[in-house]
Amino acid sequence: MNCQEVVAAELNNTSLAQLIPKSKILVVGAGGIGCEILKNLCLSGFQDVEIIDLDTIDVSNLNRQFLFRKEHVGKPKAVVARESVMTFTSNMKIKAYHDSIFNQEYGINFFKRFKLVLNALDNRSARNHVNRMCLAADVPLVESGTAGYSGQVELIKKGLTQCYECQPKPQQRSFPGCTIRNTPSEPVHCIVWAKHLFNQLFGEDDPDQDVSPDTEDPELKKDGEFSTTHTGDVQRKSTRQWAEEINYEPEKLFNKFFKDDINYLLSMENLWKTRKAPTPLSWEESHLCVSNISEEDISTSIDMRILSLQKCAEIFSDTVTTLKKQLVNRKFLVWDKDDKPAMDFVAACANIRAHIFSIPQKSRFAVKSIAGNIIPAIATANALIAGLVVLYAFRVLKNELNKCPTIYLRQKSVYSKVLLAADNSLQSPNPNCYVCSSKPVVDVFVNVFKMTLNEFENEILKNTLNMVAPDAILDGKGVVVISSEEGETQINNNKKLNEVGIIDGSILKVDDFLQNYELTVNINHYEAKEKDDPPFKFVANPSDLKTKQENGVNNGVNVSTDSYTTQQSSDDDDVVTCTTEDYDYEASSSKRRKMNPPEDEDDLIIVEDVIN
Ligand SMILES: Nc1ncnc2c1ncn2[C@@H]1O[C@H](COP(=O)(O)OP(=O)(O)OP(=O)(O)O)[C@@H](O)[C@H]1O
Ligand SMILES: [Zn+2]
Repeated sequence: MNCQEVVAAELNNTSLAQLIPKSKILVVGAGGIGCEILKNLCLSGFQDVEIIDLDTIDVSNLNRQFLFRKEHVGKPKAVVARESVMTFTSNMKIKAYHDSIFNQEYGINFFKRFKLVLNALDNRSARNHVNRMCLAADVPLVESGTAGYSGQVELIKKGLTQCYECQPKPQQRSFPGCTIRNTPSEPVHCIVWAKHLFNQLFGEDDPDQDVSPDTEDPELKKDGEFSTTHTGDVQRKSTRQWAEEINYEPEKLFNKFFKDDINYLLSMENLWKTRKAPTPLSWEESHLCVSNISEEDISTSIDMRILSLQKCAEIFSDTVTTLKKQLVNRKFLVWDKDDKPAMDFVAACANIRAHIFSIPQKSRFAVKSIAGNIIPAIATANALIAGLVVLYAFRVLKNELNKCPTIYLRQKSVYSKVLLAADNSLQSPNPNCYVCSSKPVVDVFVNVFKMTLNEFENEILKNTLNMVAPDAILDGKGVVVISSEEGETQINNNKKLNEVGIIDGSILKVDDFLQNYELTVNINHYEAKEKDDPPFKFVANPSDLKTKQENGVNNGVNVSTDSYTTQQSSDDDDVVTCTTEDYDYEASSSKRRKMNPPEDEDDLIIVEDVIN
């Protein structure tokens, strides 16, 4: 018997009840899923738990993050989550950290102290980082996420399963509040804002959907403090209350949202140092902007046209009047993309805002498809997923890792039921993964005459390849071109890559000490030709450089790589883009199983023996 088998036998002989109290668990994130996980751990007898979260409690968290109450708003999530759980247990030790998991204090030795790590995060970069830390420390990680009624739980264990970065992920589709309220840069940011505006004026009150300038934007911090000129949100009175007081007069509403609030944003000078400042638009000005673009092109249907600002302002005024009338005898309206005035209002507002921020405008048709895809958080989905996370924690403790294939929660579109399904087996690591393979390599395509070393470090190594504190050495020459030691290579910051010897064909050995991660970066000179070409590209798998037929990336993965690319725009980052339809296909092809309408009345359909 080898060492592993001895341990396995040992564990199998020990009952779960004995393992639970002595296993030290780390929970990363104390939001929707994190609160549920913490409660589940407590109720199943865990006694040694640490929880970390960087955030403080917001009013908008209260509807689903049940460990938090009104009086906790503004306090650290991790600390309050601990306090709340401690009120219903006496024999549990919980240590809370109000901090970011990226902090250098949480290095490999910190991670090694745990039997198991449970992720309950909401963004990809933190997930990538914890993934790398758990690989480096060789601690199993249960990764989870939800987006609306969809969700997913997966086990990540070095050498045994895929890591979080083994497969490419679609573009991230959730946006920080300050991007929506202060610094939109894409049409979708304006569309989200317009939907929030609809809800503020006509929908159910939701503090999460504030549309006024956000004075707590981290970018406004000077030396770690907010400047004293901006305190709290611009408007303490609710938007709804104010709109009612002015009897929804379109001109006044227009001037507030598109002129006064924008002027206020302009006063937050920090925001506009590195980006183009918005241009306020008054009601009168909007009427002077006669047809600028294709509105006159009557050969296209009105749905497909980009409307002039004047037309948008007209629609704004008409829809406000109609929607106001609909509010009579009703407490609030529910936004529906198929409701004409509601959709017209959102399309008009999104395009006016886009114009103000110099963002391309969109046709009503395009706005409708984007607006229809924005996903709210659902408390029951979080609860279900957190239950499965803790179930997987049990299996990991019992060393039944093979019983932890990835589980998917999906809403069945046709019957409106929720469906739980699992992969047939564990998915083995991608041998070409640029994170967990034994010799990770990426090909980076970049203009070596234009990109500076500073940009290379921030945009490629940190933002794209998710390193925290990289050091880079030019292979063959042994020259350190980027150092994580402050000041050591500062002199290179504004130099172009070619000026320090990084040219087409160069090889960089990049090392992140914190993540215990080494990566070989092959440099390829590339020049963006079209306006929309990305400034740089990277290919993680050298075989991707070959033709599609030659490409064998999938290596037995149930969710095909194609589904990652074809559904980019519709799914949230929190769940892998595998839809119920994908699963139907997978299930029916491998097991000849057909999804029939369920005969019982259960809302949850469990497809395979997911929880046995
Ligand atoms: N780097 C990080 N370190 C520690 N905690 C993090 C980090 N990044 C995100 N988190 C935490 O992960 C949690 C994720 O929870 P959740 O998805 O419910 O997000 P939320 O912001 O509370 O709610 P929502 O996004 O749904 O409005 C948040 O509390 C967030 O603060
Ligand atoms: Zn991997």
